Amino acid sequence: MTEVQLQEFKLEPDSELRFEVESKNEKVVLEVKSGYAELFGTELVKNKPYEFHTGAKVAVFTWHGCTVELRGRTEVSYVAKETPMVVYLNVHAALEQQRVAAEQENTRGPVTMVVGPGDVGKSTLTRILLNYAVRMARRPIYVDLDVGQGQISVPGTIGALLVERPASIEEGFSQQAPLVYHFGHKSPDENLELYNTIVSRLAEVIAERCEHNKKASTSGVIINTCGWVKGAGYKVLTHAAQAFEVDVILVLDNERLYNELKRDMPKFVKVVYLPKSGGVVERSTSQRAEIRDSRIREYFYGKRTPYYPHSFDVKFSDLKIYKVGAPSLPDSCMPLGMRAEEALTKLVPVWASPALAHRLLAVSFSPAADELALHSNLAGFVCVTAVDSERQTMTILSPQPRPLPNTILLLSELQYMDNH
Ligand SMILES: Nc1ncnc2c1ncn2[C@@H]1O[C@H](COP(=O)(O)OP(=O)(O)OP(=O)(O)O)[C@@H](O)[C@H]1O
Repeated sequence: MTEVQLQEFKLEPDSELRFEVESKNEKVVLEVKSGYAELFGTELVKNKPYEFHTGAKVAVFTWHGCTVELRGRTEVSYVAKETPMVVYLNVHAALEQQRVAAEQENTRGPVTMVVGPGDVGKSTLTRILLNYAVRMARRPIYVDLDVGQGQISVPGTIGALLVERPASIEEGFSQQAPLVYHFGHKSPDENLELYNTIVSRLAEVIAERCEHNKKASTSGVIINTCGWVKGAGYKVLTHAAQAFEVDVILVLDNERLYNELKRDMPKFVKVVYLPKSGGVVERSTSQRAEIRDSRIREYFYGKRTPYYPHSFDVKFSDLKIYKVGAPSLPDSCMPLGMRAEEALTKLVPVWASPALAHRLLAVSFSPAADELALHSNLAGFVCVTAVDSERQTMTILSPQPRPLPNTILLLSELQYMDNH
């Protein structure tokens, strides 16, 4: 099944080629030989080779028909005629109408949130809609609230980017000057209070920035969310919808969620049900862990374009490390006037110890070690690669040379083994 080395596919209009690269250390090269095709909304250049590596799950879609060549071993490769792309294009057209109206009336463009359970293609639809918008010369804002994947920075963060060009086929959206906030866990349920606090903060900062950037403001915002949609997860979604004052909610493949949102959202919010693509691939817990790990590796070492991180020693005494969230106590045990939930957004000092080995530390821009640190955009991340208790130092991997831009660091639960 996996022996095919060179495959050619003729795609009819409105169909897509789906393939997956599974074998270890495998590389598959894709080339469009004739016609026009796109990959999750980014146009492919004819006769240009694009490389895909182990773990890639890809769809090459064509509106007008094309011929495509694949070189290398693909576990799965087939052409699908049934795709929801026309429906997604219609969504884009409706958002575009709202952007035109916003331009004419000098108001804000559509704020759209994509929701649905795990593995329904939320990130993919977000990418398609952003790409279509930017191909129409818009400058939309991409917001990622999915702390499990952390596509804008590393897992355990939420963030936003101004999208100025379509996503690169191999490297995704350009990550220049993102807004990033620290959460430190893989799922919002680890600290709901903190999650809601940083979501509100991100929404506030974006609203402020839009006041000074008319182009971004009329282009609107597209928000990707976590796949946690039941119970407290649903409350997290409705809180985000409120914080961002969303106009449109796109619900992928879940009628219950669609009906709940229709019932609970104010009337001016358009809740739209969309089918998921049959091509979206389910991922196991271990595959998700691998994706998180490779996302962190890419943060330090780059994807196609290599980065060269720095490794250096720092003295424990030169750093102030904190974790967010004191253990929650019943209200009756809290200091006077403080709610139990407030403890969840308090900074607690962490002593440097060998337990920090392999942990990620967020480098804050905050001047003070108080709640401001939670409300500040992050400078970036470093990873502790070794701890020397005798010398009272630790070795860190950092995207930038020393010195660190700030000595206030926030501890993340995420780990990374640097065996580069
Ligand atoms: N039409 C398609 N054909 C083939 N693969 C696809 C297609 N659409 C999406 N995929 C792949 O399926 C996987 C899951 O898609 P995606 O990440 O968009 O889902 P999600 O709902 O955002 O997942 P999560 O629950 O992690 O948030 C990705 O690897 C993506 O590349």
